[in-house]
Amino acid sequence: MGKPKVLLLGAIDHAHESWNSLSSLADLVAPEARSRADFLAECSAGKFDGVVATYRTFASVEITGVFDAELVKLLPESLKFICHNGAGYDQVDVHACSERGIKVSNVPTAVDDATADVNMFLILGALRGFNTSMLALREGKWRGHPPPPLGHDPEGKTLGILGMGGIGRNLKKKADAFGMKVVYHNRNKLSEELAGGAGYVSFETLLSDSDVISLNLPLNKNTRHLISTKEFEKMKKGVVIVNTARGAVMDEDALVKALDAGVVWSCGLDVYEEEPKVHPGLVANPHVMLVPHMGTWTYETQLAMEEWNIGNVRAALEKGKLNNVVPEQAEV
Ligand SMILES: O=CC(=O)O
Repeated sequence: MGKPKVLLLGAIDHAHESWNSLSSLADLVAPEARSRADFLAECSAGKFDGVVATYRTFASVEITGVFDAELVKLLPESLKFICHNGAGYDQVDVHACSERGIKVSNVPTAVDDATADVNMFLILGALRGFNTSMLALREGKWRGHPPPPLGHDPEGKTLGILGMGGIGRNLKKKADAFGMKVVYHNRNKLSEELAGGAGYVSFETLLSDSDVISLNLPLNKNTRHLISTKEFEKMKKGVVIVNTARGAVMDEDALVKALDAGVVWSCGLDVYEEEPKVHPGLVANPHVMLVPHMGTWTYETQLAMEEWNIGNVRAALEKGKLNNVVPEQAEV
């Protein structure tokens, strides 16, 4: 019997040595396809037969499209493991994978620090309203004419973290240093130790009591548009909203309306509903902080993420199991 194969979807940018070391265990293959249609055709033609694990990147969606039921059905019989290089795995239909007996892993933990840093940067930038004057300076207008409204201090403000996973908990620690009072809502209340002093509140209370709301929850069918018109109506007038999770957990149209109505004072976004498209109402609003999905965009974090994901491919080859599986499959 020949060596098993590993399919690389996307690129290894940093952890070359670790990746190359897998070649003693498996043949490392890649698609020729540059489009979803061609990728599906390669799958159907049996090009990837013998592949047991795939390493996929977030950006590889530009070639294969999402790993939905249609695509998962065409993956080779031999494929048992999908290792996704990212914390958020909404590009992969985990249910379709489970039905075919395919285990899916993501990259938790390694992303936490860098993403929470961007989260804090967006909170500070949105509270202080820095964007307008940063734009004005580059246009030779110093702070702008008239100057922007005074910003707000984080000290003493209530930060409501929606989704208290690794990133939410990391953010909590950072927000402590800025004197914010942190509350959170999560599907499950955390132990005192994990909550680190953050108070557990209901979803409704988080909406109504927070000065700053941070979205740190995964995108799935239960969380799509979790924040929309009805939720904005429950928030404090002048609230600041920050999102480093996934754009579609918030209804962007409703956000733009809430900004225009002054219900939301400002927002800080790293993620958008239809990346790389950004809602024109956001682009046109100089007051908001917009970053093009750069939560994990540091050398250290990108390297750590690749190493983690390669570790999962290695575990699949050596032990026939992944080091971590996504929560939906934890009991499967
Ligand atoms: O968006 C980044 C990630 O999911 O890791």
